[in-house]
Amino acid sequence: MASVQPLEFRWGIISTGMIATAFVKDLLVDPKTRDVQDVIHKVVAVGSRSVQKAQEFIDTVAGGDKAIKAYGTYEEVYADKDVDAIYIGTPHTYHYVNALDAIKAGKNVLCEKPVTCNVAELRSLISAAKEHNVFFMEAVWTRFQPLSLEVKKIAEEGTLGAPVVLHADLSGNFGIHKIATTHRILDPALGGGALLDLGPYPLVWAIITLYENPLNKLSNPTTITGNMLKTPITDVDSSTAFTLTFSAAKLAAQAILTCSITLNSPEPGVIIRFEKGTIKIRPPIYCPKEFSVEYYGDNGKLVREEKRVFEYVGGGWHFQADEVARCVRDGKKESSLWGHNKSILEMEIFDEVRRQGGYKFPPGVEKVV
Ligand SMILES: NC(=O)C1=CN([C@@H]2O[C@H](COP(=O)(O)OP(=O)(O)OC[C@H]3O[C@@H](n4cnc5c(N)ncnc54)[C@H](OP(=O)(O)O)[C@@H]3O)[C@@H](O)[C@H]2O)C=CC1
Ligand SMILES: O=C1OC[C@@H](O)[C@H](O)[C@H]1O
Repeated sequence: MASVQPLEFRWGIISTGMIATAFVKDLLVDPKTRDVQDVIHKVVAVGSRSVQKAQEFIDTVAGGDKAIKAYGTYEEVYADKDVDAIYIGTPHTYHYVNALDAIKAGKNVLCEKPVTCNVAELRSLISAAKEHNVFFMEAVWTRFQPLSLEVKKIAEEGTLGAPVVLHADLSGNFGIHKIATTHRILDPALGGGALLDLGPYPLVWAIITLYENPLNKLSNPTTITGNMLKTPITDVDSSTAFTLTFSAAKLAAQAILTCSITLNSPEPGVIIRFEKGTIKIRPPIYCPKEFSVEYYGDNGKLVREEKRVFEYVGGGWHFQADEVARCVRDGKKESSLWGHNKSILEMEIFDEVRRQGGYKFPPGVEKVV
């Protein structure tokens, strides 16, 4: 049988920071190591606010490939005819403007989480993507990892019964008393604080296992509560706790979600309690490698426990890149795994938690309100 040539998918990278580095390193991992035969990724352009930084990034992160173009503005990457999709790795409060510029230039876009500052900005981006007929996705990488796909399968196959309560936490100690107040995790102008940076991860587990559960019929939570503990340093949230309640008439389940920039993550990071068992996922919950499933008998006692371990080459960001390449190849404008509806739900929840927690961006940060 003749082998089919893989699609060579060409990326333009916006920014040269921490996550752009991790993403590009993963793009360069041989897809065959994760059993992907139909796509390969190529970096063709890197845009930075400084052309020297773009070139240094190409030399040190992207393997020094002389064919990769270094640009000193983001706009030049959007305009590059050789680019199939733009990856945006700038701080949260720049996502809207960067993504809008890319979309207006007719480019497909993968944009880091949280996709925007608020749901109004997101709706505006989705309208623009529809108008310009381009693919648009938030980079919720956890949703595409093999462990997440397996947890979802087990959660829905029936043996465990319905999910009832989910606890999830992502925390990371950023040493907030030692870093500059201009660091993106502290600066309100960059969307600093725990909720916007870490909140997407406890939330993604609630979305995968509760919102997506067939019993829920893709209904939004009926109640959202949120509480924020603010740091006096810059008044952003150092810890946030939020809950979601899903309709008693459908799924009848709750999520209790927390995140903090002053602590390390707890063990396990996610606990999903079903009628007849429990799934426990070990941290880090953004790319977990291990989970266990406890099955209970009729008396509620443990009868069996299974552990699963996942391994792959790379950091785990490449799975979302494969999804983007395949969607664009197939003419899709959004992913069926992390589509626009899920980003909208996320931003609606964050807007509500910020409202209840009294978190406001400085004037002018939100471009659409
Ligand atoms: N998916 C994941 O696992 C992760 C996602 N993220 C997300 O990625 C985004 C960036 O985070 P991270 O990479 O840690 O941030 P960094 O500060 O390391 O990098 C951000 C980059 O954005 C560019 N930039 C543009 N405008 C500004 C500005 N005003 N201030 C600072 N940088 C600016 C810079 O690149 P240049 O100078 O080249 O233009 C900079 O290097 C965040 O939204 C975060 O939520 C972060 C970490 C992990
Ligand atoms: O997305 C992320 O995941 C890992 C965290 O350390 C980081 O701050 C965050 O942006």
